[in-house]
Amino acid sequence: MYLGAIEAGGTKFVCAIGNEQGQIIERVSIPTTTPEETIKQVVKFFQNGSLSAIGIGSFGPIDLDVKSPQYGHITMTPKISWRNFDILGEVKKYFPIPIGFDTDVNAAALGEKIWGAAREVDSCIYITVGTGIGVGAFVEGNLLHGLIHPEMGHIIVRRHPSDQYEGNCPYHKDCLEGLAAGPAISERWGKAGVELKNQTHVWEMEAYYLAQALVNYLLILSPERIILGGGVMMQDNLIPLIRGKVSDMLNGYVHHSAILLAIDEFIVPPGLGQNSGISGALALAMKARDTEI
Ligand SMILES: Nc1ncnc2c1ncn2[C@@H]1O[C@H](COP(=O)(O)OP(=O)(O)OP(=O)(O)O)[C@@H](O)[C@H]1O
Ligand SMILES: [Zn+2]
Repeated sequence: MYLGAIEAGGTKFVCAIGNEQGQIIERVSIPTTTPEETIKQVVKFFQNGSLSAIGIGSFGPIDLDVKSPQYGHITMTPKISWRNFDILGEVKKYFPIPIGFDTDVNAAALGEKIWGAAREVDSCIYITVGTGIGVGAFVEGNLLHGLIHPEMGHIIVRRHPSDQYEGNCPYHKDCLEGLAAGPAISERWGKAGVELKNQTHVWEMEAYYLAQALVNYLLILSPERIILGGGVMMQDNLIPLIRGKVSDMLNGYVHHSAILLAIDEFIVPPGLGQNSGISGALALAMKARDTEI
């Protein structure tokens, strides 16, 4: 018996069949169109597999409250046709087996915890800096939920003294995502991040925002590892800049060797490369199978 994994994204759905060692045996990428059309393709991919469970790591916001009638729904997304769509219920209709359901970033955090960069520690956060900014957290043995689920991409940060860009978050303008996600970089500087490689000031400013976010997450959640993924993090000069700024901003306050002596092993790229999300969905499947949800 295999495990099924769905990384449900706003632009594509990645589906995979894998095993409990985290190995992916077969995968497909399906463009996100209407819910009906997209789920039809998902079902087609899985229908010949012999699966014991499926995991779904989804774009959000989503309802994760098992007591809620909307549990398993995508809720207030700007993607109108997906608004209030019962993604979990729809998949369950075709596959009446245990199905794990969580945010895409919580899935990624779980994948990194079990098979990736946070294997040897007990807690971690996974941050993706891409079209948006999302953060998943694995703390005290569980993925972090709550009132809804954390939305750590939208925290308020202190503005860089020379930043004139107003920010592009439709809700908050200059929250972290509005100032530091990929589209904010392109709008502020007039070019996509990939074309700005040698512009030191661009990455200094980017690191200034991301380091503040990391400091806040670190002070609130106290994770033992911080993992940074997503398209913008393809700039390989960014992680060293962020490490330096986190260390400067903390100024010795969090007195732990992980930060004082080994920050290179504390703030790290994903151990699973581009596969954190899909492997994480596999891990959600494994968890669902073991708890029979
Ligand atoms: N090498 C690079 N340097 C800087 N920015 C990059 C690079 N490659 C991609 N990006 C930026 O990353 C963003 C896309 O991120 P990603 O590939 O993680 O896609 P995504 O899945 O749409 O993001 P999200 O996780 O928010 O859904 C774009 O804004 C793009 O400009
Ligand atoms: Zn915002």
